[in-house]
Amino acid sequence: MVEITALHKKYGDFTAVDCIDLKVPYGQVFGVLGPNGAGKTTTLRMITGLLKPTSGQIKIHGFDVEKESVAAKKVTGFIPDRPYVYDKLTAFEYLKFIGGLYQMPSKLVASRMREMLEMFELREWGDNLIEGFSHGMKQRLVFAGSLLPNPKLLVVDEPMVGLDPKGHRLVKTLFRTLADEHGMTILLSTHTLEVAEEVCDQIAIINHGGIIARGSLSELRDKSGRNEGTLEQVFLKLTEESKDERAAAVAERFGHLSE
Ligand SMILES: Nc1ncnc2c1ncn2[C@@H]1O[C@H](COP(=O)(O)OP(=O)(O)OP(=O)(O)O)[C@@H](O)[C@H]1O
Repeated sequence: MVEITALHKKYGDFTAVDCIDLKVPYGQVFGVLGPNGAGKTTTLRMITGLLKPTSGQIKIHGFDVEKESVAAKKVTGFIPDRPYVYDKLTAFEYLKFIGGLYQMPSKLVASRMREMLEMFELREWGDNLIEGFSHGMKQRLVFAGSLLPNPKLLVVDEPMVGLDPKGHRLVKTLFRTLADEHGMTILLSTHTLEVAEEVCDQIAIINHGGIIARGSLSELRDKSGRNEGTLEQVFLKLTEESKDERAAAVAERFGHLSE
């Protein structure tokens, strides 16, 4: 469903994403983990077509994200790490706007938006201006908007930011249901390792722009040399660096600092 080949992204001289190859099948929840600045958001933004790769290819549902960008975007939903919504619209207006962007028939938009508001417990808020919503409500509205067109791929950058414990539970159950019952592929980046541990079928750990390990939690445990332990322990083991490696990474990013 998602096929990434030799993906690179440079910002000036700095390489943020360094030759990522990845295949994710239909119906899988795939987690992308990594320390701050590892290149997760950059990778996800290239997959959604919001950022142009320096080189490499991304295909979604068979569509080339660069050459067939509209077709690829039509089957993709995106939830960014911060909920950008138009404060002066009501929730209904916002969802109608999203339906328009995806060129959905208006009857379908009308039924789907009620379904989505119900699902995200915003049913009574449809006619209210978004400016009166809390951060968590805005985040739930963004979820509703991204699922409105029933995408084949859902890309989620930090899904849990701003959600309360009930929201966490809702989202975790939702991801599994969408993948298991609707065959949707979900690609999520998160620092909440408990979420990755609970919902992801496969996990890739990114560091300095490249994938350093990939597999199920038990496969990652094997790679890290830990037979047991939480994902947090496995993650810390796989991403730990020597002092020299850290210094080299800082020098690569910021240049050599004078003594
Ligand atoms: N527009 C930009 N211009 C220059 N450098 C950038 C830009 N966007 C990101 N970077 C750099 O690219 C690297 C990867 O950033 P990215 O946001 O992809 O990391 P991340 O893994 O999502 O990090 P975090 O977990 O902190 O959100 C970082 O070193 C960052 O400073």
